[in-house]
Amino acid sequence: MGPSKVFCVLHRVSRLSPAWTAGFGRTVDCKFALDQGHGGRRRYCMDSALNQHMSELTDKESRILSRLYEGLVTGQRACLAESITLVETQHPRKKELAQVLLQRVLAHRRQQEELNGGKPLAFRVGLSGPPGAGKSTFIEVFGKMLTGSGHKVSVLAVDPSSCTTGGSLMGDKTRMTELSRDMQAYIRPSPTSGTLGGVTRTTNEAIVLCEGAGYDIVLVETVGVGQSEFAVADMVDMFVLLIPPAGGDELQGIKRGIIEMADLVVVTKADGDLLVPARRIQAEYTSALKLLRKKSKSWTPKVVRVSSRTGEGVAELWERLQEFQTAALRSGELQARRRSQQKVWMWSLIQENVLLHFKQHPAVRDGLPALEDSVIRGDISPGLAADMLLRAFSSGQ
Ligand SMILES: Nc1nc2c(ncn2[C@@H]2O[C@H](COP(=O)(O)OP(=O)(O)OP(=O)(O)O)[C@@H](O)[C@H]2O)c(=O)[nH]1
Repeated sequence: MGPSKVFCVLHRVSRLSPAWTAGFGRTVDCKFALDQGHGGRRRYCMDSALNQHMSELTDKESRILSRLYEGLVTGQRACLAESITLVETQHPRKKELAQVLLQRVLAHRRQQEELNGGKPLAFRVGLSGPPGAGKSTFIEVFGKMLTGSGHKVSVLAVDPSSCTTGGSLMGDKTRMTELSRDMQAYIRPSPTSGTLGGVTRTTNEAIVLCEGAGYDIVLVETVGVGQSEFAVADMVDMFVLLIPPAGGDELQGIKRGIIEMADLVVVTKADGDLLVPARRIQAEYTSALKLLRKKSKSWTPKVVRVSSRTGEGVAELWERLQEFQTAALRSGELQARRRSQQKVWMWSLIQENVLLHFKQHPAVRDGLPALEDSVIRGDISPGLAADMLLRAFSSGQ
């Protein structure tokens, strides 16, 4: 890229209002570095994509983004809700606008973190468990305890079942009636459309927006079963598995892999008649965890009991969470985890978009129905059909 292209990039950035370019100084520097000092080695910087999105902002779009950004960072819930809706959209132009907004919020967060001595501003906790484990009852009680002690709590959900059923299990805020009325809490149901990859991306982006809006504790709940637990474990600082004091059969559904991901196992409903089985399950899981390979140098996973009904164990559980956070920050593991999660997030975005491009490609769209039929009838192998479609896709690029 010659000097004229560099000029063009700078010119496009400079056409934006100062408010929108304020966070992007590094971007421009980066492009200069590419052209002037790296011996022709190709380095990808974020500016070209970002500039593409930003350069064509109309006045109206600029105004909308400014309103959302200002409202968001000053903690207006309506602006946070609107911003999350923007990142969830499937509309191509709005998707681009969402990226411009996110970039701005990320720049704001970076500044805030610098002021905070480089420490993350929020603690992200993933909560997973089989249906009926008591997750929402727990979040309600736990969330109220946190807001009562001055925290701002947001609750986000990952619910891949909503992708196929079109309905969100988290849609009914009645699951957490008290917390949803609390002005220090923000509960966001899972998006009701998209792939798991898409839901993962939007949840990741919603986390950034919640943090930008000043929520210092972000709880990410998995509502579905299956891959969603793994997706959530890839978004959070700490992954907590909630287990009901149930018999072996009910626990069969919990995959071994997910127990390995857990930083903390919580046995729920430890009250009344369920207290004895809760103690037994706690002992079983404590033994089981000892057999697993240690995944962190600074933390040994623990098993605790809580009752959301009596509140017993909830404050102790918060202490465990804080111990984890302190240990992970001190060792640098938390920061390292976040860095690697950024990469996972980028790849989930790539996967989502590549598949979308593939499906929308005219040659693929034209050939797909007939090829699918042929595969179903057994006339050609799935591998051959996939090869043909992929060839049609790449030759038509
Ligand atoms: N005894 C007792 N029952 C509880 C406790 N917490 C939840 N429950 C009951 O367990 C059932 C399931 O609780 P939920 O909080 O809806 O469980 P969930 O994991 O959110 O379930 P899904 O919505 O299916 O994902 C409800 O009937 C609750 O009343 C508790 O601490 N003690």
